Amino acid sequence: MIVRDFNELKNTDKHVADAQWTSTRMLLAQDGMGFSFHITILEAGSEHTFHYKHHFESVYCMQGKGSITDIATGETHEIKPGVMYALNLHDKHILRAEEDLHMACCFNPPVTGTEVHREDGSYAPAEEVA
Ligand SMILES: CC(=O)NCC[C@H](N)C(=O)O
Repeated sequence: MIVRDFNELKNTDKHVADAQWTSTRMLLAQDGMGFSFHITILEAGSEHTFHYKHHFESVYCMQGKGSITDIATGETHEIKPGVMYALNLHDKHILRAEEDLHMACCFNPPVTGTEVHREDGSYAPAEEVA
């Protein structure tokens, strides 16, 4: 069994900070679960374009307020506590935080923790990262 405390991981290398978001990786590829599990906080007022071409991702909003736009359809959906979105089509999207957004995220395949967003908004496919 794996038991981890978000409040302890926040002070380790499992906690990463990027442009106006932070993420604490509760589970990574090396944990062998077949998915990774992240707590991501997106700063109020920030906007992010992501395109996880090589991963499926589902995201659950625990706290905050914002919106997500599906770039392919132009549709925008409200994000608030209780709302989940799943990028089942590897959907390119824009995420906007009106308030700090606290999100619980799962990636399949799992990320290793070394990925950085590439210019196209993606993370490298699993076979390209150690
Ligand atoms: C909200 C969202 O898409 N989070 C993705 C995870 C985060 N970028 C990370 O790398 O941990």
